[in-house]
Amino acid sequence: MTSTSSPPRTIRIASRKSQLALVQTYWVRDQLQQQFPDHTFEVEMMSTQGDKILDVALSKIGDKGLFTKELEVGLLNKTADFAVHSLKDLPTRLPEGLMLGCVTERVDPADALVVAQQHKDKQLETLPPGTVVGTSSLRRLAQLRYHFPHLEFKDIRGNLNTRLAKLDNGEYDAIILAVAGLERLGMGDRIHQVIPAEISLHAVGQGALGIECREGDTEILSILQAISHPPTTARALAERAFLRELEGGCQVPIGVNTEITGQNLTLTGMVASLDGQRLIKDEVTGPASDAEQLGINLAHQLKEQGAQEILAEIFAQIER
Ligand SMILES: NCc1[nH]cc(CCC(=O)O)c1CC(=O)O
Repeated sequence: MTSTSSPPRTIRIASRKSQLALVQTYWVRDQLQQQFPDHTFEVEMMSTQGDKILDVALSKIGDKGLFTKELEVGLLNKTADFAVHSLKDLPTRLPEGLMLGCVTERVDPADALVVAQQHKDKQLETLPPGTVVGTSSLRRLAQLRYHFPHLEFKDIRGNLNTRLAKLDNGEYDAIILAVAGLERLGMGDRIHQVIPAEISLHAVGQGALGIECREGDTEILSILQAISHPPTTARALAERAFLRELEGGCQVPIGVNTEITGQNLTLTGMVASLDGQRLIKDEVTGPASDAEQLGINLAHQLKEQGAQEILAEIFAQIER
């Protein structure tokens, strides 16, 4: 039992209303309630802009904290004390007055292939030419086009259930989703193949939860320490520094992989063109305690190798 010196109080947790968001938020609440039985943890559900426009192509909107803004307003006006996000949806630059309070232990950050019945005997590598693969992520699109130019890619929108329904009713032969989302929603049995990192590097922060709170709120920060996971935190800091330095958002074809070996962290990163014709990939290794510097270094390495041109082309195409 973690002891707390602060007197019992009610702590309010901001969450989006989606099924995945609530599963994640309730997990955080349950962990903290167990560790701090004298406090009361309440969940405040908030709608975000992103919830209302999920059917609009996100690639046209860019990364402006679409899924986080209303929760952040709630933190700043003290309607809530901290907010639970999929770390992947949390922009790398936070509004003034807010900070990343902690990062929880990551589940598998990989992407998953989910296939229609008639393709159950195949893997990504053996899907026939013209197979229609649904994905809304430019990162997944660019990497899969690079490796499998014979496949056909089609945009897909909506929450997890909507996407699975579109696969099941024949609109797609296969779709790509995050392993983490499927598993958290108890739909891990839909995963047909976990896509290896050699084919698709995952999104920055994928599979981890990021808890955002007010800067300098020492009481909340000390409570959040109870669910912080230091190895995931080091990986997340490296990944987020890499993305920040490239000035990419969640809608830019930037992928990463991180591994911790002893005291060292290895960060692999890639930037790809939307047509999947060019893909620049490299890695850095160094002390995990220098996580952010490693991310910055890798961003510079990729820029020197041509990532700058690819990103400039993409930024010119999408509204930012
Ligand atoms: N972009 C939406 C999103 N944000 C977080 C997850 C779940 C996986 C995670 O926590 O990284 C998903 C779904 C997906 O990418 O398939």
